[in-house]
Parts: sequence; structure tokens; C-alpha cells
Amino acid sequence: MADASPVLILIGAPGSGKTRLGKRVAGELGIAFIDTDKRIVAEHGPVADIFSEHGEPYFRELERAAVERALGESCVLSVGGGAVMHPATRADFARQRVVRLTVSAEAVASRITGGKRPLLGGGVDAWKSLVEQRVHVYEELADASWDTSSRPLDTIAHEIVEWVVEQQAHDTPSATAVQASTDAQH
Ligand SMILES: Nc1ncnc2c1ncn2[C@@H]1O[C@H](COP(=O)(O)OP(=O)(O)O)[C@@H](O)[C@H]1O
Ligand SMILES: O=C(O)C1=C[C@@H](OP(=O)(O)O)[C@@H](O)[C@H](O)C1
Ligand SMILES: [Mg+2]
Repeated sequence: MADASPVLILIGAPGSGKTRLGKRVAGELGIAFIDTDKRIVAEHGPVADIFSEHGEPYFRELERAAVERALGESCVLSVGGGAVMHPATRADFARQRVVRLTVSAEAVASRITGGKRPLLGGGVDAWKSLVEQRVHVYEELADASWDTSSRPLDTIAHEIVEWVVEQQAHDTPSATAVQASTDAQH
């Protein structure tokens, strides 16, 4: 299965719902769910501890390795909000089906408490400045986008599933059409 790859990759700001929604979308599609942060935590302990003991660059190396591994698996893939800032990940994701999740500053405030995200010690102001630095990358990579600020997770998950199914239906006929036109020339 050397050519396995994610059916869908979820990117976006911390607290936009990538982990929760990814799990639901994968469940509805009946395929595996991979969250790079969850894999890192399972193998290396809490993200906040990795940051405080080894620093952010070390975390980013672990994250890049987790992304590379997941790119070879058939799954719905959710990554941490900063993963797309790695140049190789950005280049890889440009060739994948990517959904961006957005959330308003008002809605995210209650979602980013709890101290699990070491870059967000400064609360919503820290979140805003992170998003400002990354927004162009999120926009550039996204094939579609959903806002999670005010609608139920299940509704959004279902819409994303419908979109993926539609995209997959488009993929096959166009591949067939290319083959047919090639055949016609010979
Ligand atoms: N559509 C939504 N409506 C309400 N709460 C949400 C929604 N999406 C996510 N959340 C909440 O936001 C928090 C962060 O979600 P999570 O999936 O961990 O985001 P991310 O992985 O993007 O950081 C969780 O507590 C989750 O329950
Ligand atoms: O935005 C970031 O740089 C980070 C986001 C987090 O993931 P979520 O986006 O899933 O919260 C986690 O990877 C880490 O705390 C760093
Ligand atoms: Mg997450």
C-alpha cells in the first residue's frame, strides 16, 4: 500500500475544531483518524512538557515526522495549528485535499483554556497574533473552508463528509476522461 494517502487533511487555528471534527468525519466515512498531536503525546508525553523541556523547535521536528508518517496512510488527518508553517509540510499539503476550519476570536476564547497549548498562555491576544502570522498559509492551502464558531459539530462534520464524497466522485470520472482522450489519440 505504498500509495496510501489521507482522504482529507484538516488545518486551521488552534481551537477551530480540527481534532474533534476530524474524529467525527473519519467516523462517518468509516476510515482511520490520525491526529499528529495525539501521536506525539502518546509517544513523547504532553505537548506543554515537550515545549518546556526541549523547546518549540524540537516539537516541530516531532510534528514534521508525524506528518510525514501520516501522509503515507489512508485516513482523515488533523494536524496542530502550526504544522503548516514547516516548508516541507506546506509543499506536501499543496498536493493533498485540504479543508481549513475557522473560528472567531469571540467563540475561541472559551475553547483555548486549560493550559494544553503552550503558545496560548497569553489567551485570545496570543491566539490572534498566531493566526495573523499564519492566515495566508491557511488560505493558500485550503480547497474548502468551514467556520465552526456557532454551529454544532455534527452538522459541520456531515457537510464536510458530503463535500469529500462529492470530490471523490469528481476525481474518478476525470481520471477516466483523461484516459479516454489519451486512448482516442492512439
Ligand atoms: N463547532 C463547535 N462548536 C462548539 N465547540 C467546539 C466546536 N468545535 C470545537 N469545539 C470545542 O473547541 C475545543 C477545541 O477543539 P479541538 O478539536 O481540540 O480544536 P483544534 O484541534 O483545532 O485545536 C474543544 O473543546 C471542542 O469541544
Ligand atoms: O498552533 C500551534 O502552534 C499549536 C497548536 C496545537 O494544536 P491544535 O491546533 O490542535 O490546538 C498544538 O499542536 C501545539 O500546542 C501548537
Ligand atoms: Mg487539535
